[in-house]
Amino acid sequence: MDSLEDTDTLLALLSSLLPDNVAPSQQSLLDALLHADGDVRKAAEIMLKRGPTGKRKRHVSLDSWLTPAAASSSSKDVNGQSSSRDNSDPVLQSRCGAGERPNKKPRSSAAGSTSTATKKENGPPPLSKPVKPVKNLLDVLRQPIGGAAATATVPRLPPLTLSNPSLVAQHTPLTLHLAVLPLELACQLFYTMLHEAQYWSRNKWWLFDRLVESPHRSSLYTRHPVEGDNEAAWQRITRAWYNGRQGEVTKQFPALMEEACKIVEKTVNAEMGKRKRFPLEWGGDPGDPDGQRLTWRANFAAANCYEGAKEAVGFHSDRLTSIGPYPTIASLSLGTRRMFRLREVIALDEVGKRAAQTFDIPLPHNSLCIMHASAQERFKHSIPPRNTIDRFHPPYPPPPDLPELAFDPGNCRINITFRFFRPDFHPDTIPRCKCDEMTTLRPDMKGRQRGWEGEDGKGPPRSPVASGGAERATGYWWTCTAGDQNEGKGCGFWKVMDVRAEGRGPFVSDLSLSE
Ligand SMILES: O=C(O)CCC(=O)C(=O)O
Ligand SMILES: [Fe+2]
Repeated sequence: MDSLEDTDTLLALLSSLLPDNVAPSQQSLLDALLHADGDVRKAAEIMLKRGPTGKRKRHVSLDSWLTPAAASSSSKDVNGQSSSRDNSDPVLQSRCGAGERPNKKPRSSAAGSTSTATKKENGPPPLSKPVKPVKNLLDVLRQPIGGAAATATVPRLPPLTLSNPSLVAQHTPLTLHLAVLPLELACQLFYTMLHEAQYWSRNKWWLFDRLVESPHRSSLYTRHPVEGDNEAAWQRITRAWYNGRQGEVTKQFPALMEEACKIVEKTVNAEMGKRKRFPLEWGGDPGDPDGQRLTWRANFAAANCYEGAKEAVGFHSDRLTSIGPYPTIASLSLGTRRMFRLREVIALDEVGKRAAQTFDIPLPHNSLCIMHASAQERFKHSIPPRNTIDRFHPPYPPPPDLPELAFDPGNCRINITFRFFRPDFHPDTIPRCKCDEMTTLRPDMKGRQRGWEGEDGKGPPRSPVASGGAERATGYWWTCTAGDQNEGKGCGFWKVMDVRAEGRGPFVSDLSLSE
């Protein structure tokens, strides 16, 4: 799954670092983050000094709180970890001086680089020595209710349930397509993927000194047989997909998934034909290995399995590293109906002026939810845990040749997100960080790059094309996520994506220029 990011995550991280008897308000957490220039560790120190009421109290160091007694004698470990603790929020990083922003302050500490370099020579460390036991992500992140906007003066908006396709289309850049596959294909594909799901894994990555694991299983599939150079590229994409974990094998689409994919492509292309396109969308020929001329094609898919009501995925926007800006992602739901929750991200210049809207979209068996261009830039999405779910009654029995299923079909949801890996975002073209790992592409959802330009006119140069051409121009960052597999230790690298300097495209804007 994609990692979480942004202010909400920083708030959640900060609160997860505090002892249980410190239960401050969102406002004081935010204050501490601001005082600490976005450095979560420093903010935690501030909170520990202040106490929950904001009064000064006896100094307690964060290390002494975080470090188990056995590890505290190893100053190298402790320093290495604490100094390289990394924000996934590039702006807050920029305030800490990381990255390539003009007039940057020196990074508060360069420690960790030696140990990181040593580790890289031998590949990433095994996921075997967490300082604290592996935790379910949702237990670690006490998600702030209502997000950062809740701290502003505008009243919170209650979630809006969008229970039919026309409501979804009216309120969001998504479309919902019900009963999209022939009934029997949908059911047989559900059984097939449920069978496969027993071999899928829970994604694991480091949040500070904790190894967390995704509260659901997932796996990556590529569409066509891959050979030669392409295979190396897919291996790198696969590794990035699994948060840098090595040894994961990309699987090929099973035959029924291929059959479903052709129908999904037709649905997506018909829908895209009706929509306004964004300048930064892929404007090239997606290739036609099956002899069909399409605007959008799926060449890989991520599959997820949620067993029971509690399995979930937290708020995130999908990583853009291989799929580029303004992607179209087609998400097929099979089995138990679950709620898909979408939350708007409010740009900084609108914070305090309007509240973020949350939408709940029920996704029944055999529905296709297309996240169209701009959905990843403007919204985060999640499958929240529930107290109960409706049991699913498959309309057909499992095929007789399928081995006995490891999961109860009445209790599970399978999700397949079909995606297009853009050739201009080939792994060879992805900037590498100081850890010598592929960086991750993230949208500037809060419009911070706009702020830079507005503030002093000295922000990073952005061509009109880099803005995406929308009213709310979006910029993008390449950020280091090597810490995900390296005990939380990244190098803090980030830089603004410059599509022209990096030679990316063709974009939809190039098509209109040539017309
Ligand atoms: O299960 C779903 O519908 C969402 C999955 C998802 O967000 C993802 O794979 O990135
Ligand atoms: Fe997602």
